Amino acid sequence: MSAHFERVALIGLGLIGGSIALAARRAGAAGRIVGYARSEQTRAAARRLGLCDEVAESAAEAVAGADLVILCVPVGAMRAVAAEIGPALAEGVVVSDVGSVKGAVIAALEVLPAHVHVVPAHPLAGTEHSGPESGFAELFDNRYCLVTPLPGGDSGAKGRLADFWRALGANVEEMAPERHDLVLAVTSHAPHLIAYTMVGVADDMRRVTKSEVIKYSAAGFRDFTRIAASDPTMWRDVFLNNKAATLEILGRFTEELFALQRAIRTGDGDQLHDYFTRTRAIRRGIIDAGQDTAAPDFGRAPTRKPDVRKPSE
Ligand SMILES: NC(=O)c1ccc[n+]([C@@H]2O[C@H](COP(=O)([O-])OP(=O)(O)OC[C@H]3O[C@@H](n4cnc5c(N)ncnc54)[C@H](O)[C@@H]3O)[C@@H](O)[C@H]2O)c1
Ligand SMILES: O=C(O)C(=O)C[C@]1(C(=O)O)C=C[C@@H](O)C=C1
Repeated sequence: MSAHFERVALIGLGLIGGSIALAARRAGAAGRIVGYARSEQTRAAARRLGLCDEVAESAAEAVAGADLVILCVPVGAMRAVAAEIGPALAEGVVVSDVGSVKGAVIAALEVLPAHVHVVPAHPLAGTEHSGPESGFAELFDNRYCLVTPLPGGDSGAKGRLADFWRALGANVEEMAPERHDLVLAVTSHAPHLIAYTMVGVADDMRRVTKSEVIKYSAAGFRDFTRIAASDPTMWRDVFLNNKAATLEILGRFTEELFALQRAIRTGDGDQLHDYFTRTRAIRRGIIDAGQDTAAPDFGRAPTRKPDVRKPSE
């Protein structure tokens, strides 16, 4: 199979950058893969692991002559990295990113020169691990990758990036950036904050946690601790850059929580039962639609498409 891009530059060689390198190699989707990460330690690890064909000593060196550049750094670092690589980018290069937030990243990428094609994207795949050792080639298999194209953007560049992600195993779909940020606030950002909070609450209960919480933790709490082990820098940046949507969802969450809290206090068993019946049906609907059952597979593309409703419905 011929490569989709001749020279792919990955800025950031952690879980996502490392996995892209490995998946692209598996697929033969890149002629040559050049990587760069800010820390000397990460660059040394990437070399030791053989993640890329070449690990550059600067971001500008990595992107020179590339026909695809993917920014795989925390959302809060996108603007500085884009400003740094701008002068070194070739005419017509496709510049993309994998940031978990799209509106703020698109604004950050405005510092890029006009002669490049910007095509923002977000693979809905990850784990709680970070750093170069955590990457693996199968991460994107049968996962969604959402592309959030810019108005008036180059359709050829968008198509080439979509084909690249398909070669890496992903199912590519398009979404408007604002809708992306609202949907992800519900399905990823708020749940992470809730997990962080739940584990924080347990930790505050030192009397209990010291001796007993870990020992007797059941599957539900363990799932929370997995999510709450996710990278602090990445998640700080997600919340600071998707403020409006996250606050909107957390506001709704708090209202529902208070309603359930009241039902418990007043002994309203019917309300609790009705609520849990509704949420159980949602889970069963996902499974019926062909989505895998295990929690980490939640972002996998279903084998049979569910009914996808528009925001107004
Ligand atoms: N972890 C996930 O589950 C997941 C899933 C999808 C998308 N994302 C997004 O992917 C991006 C990377 O996340 P990750 O999980 O790979 O993180 P990571 O911590 O594993 O890797 C981040 C990499 O960026 C490098 N870096 C940080 N600041 C930099 C800078 N200023 N210049 C150059 N390199 C810099 C780090 O050295 C590291 O190599 C983030 O934007 C995140 O929102 C993460
Ligand atoms: O599986 C996990 O550990 C993840 O948190 C992955 C996850 C998610 O919330 O689904 C996290 C952030 C992303 O931007 C995309 C995927």
